Amino acid sequence: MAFEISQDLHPDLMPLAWLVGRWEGRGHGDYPTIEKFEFGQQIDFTHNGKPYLHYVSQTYVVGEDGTKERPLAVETGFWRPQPGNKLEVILAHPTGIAEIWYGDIDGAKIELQTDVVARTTSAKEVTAGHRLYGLVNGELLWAYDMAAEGQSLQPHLWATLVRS
Ligand code: HEM
Repeated sequence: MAFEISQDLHPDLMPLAWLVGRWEGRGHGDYPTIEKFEFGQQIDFTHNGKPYLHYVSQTYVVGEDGTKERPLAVETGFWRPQPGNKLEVILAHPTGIAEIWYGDIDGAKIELQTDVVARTTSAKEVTAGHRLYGLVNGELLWAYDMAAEGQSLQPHLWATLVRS
């Protein structure tokens, strides 16, 4: 899913340069309305010389021998750094949800919150989200809190990935 025409990194992307590339790892999930679960995850951040990153996250069930057994959630979108280390993100989910996020880039730490969560009529009732991303000892740690199905904002996912 990478851009095919390789270009230099746009200067506006320098604050996000540490994210570019492929990351793979494992995560955990929880929510009051569901059973706890584990997942594998692959994240790709690619660029085409324009001032945004294309982001794709693919998750899957990991078998006991480490194989990718079946897909779980997928999401994709664009990360758009703005002056003053601000960040705009737009994300789309195949579950009928689209979001606009705003946040801050603080070195190797990014904090985002939803401004708008739009849903198709068949989508689950997701109303807000909060995300943290951080580079810690070369590992990409991220966590997602959500408000959904009448529950307050609280953890749904957390994961640790390494460059692959
Ligand atoms: C790493 C990505 C994700 C994984 C692996 C994941 C996994 C899961 C699993 C296994 C469930 C329980 C079974 C099910 O209902 O399908 C679930 C439920 C749910 N997830 Fe996620 N999820 C992910 C991302 C998201 C995101 C980004 C959102 C919101 C935009 C979201 C919203 C929900 C909702 C609303 C439920 C249902 C809660 C309920 O029915 O009460 N998930 N997720």
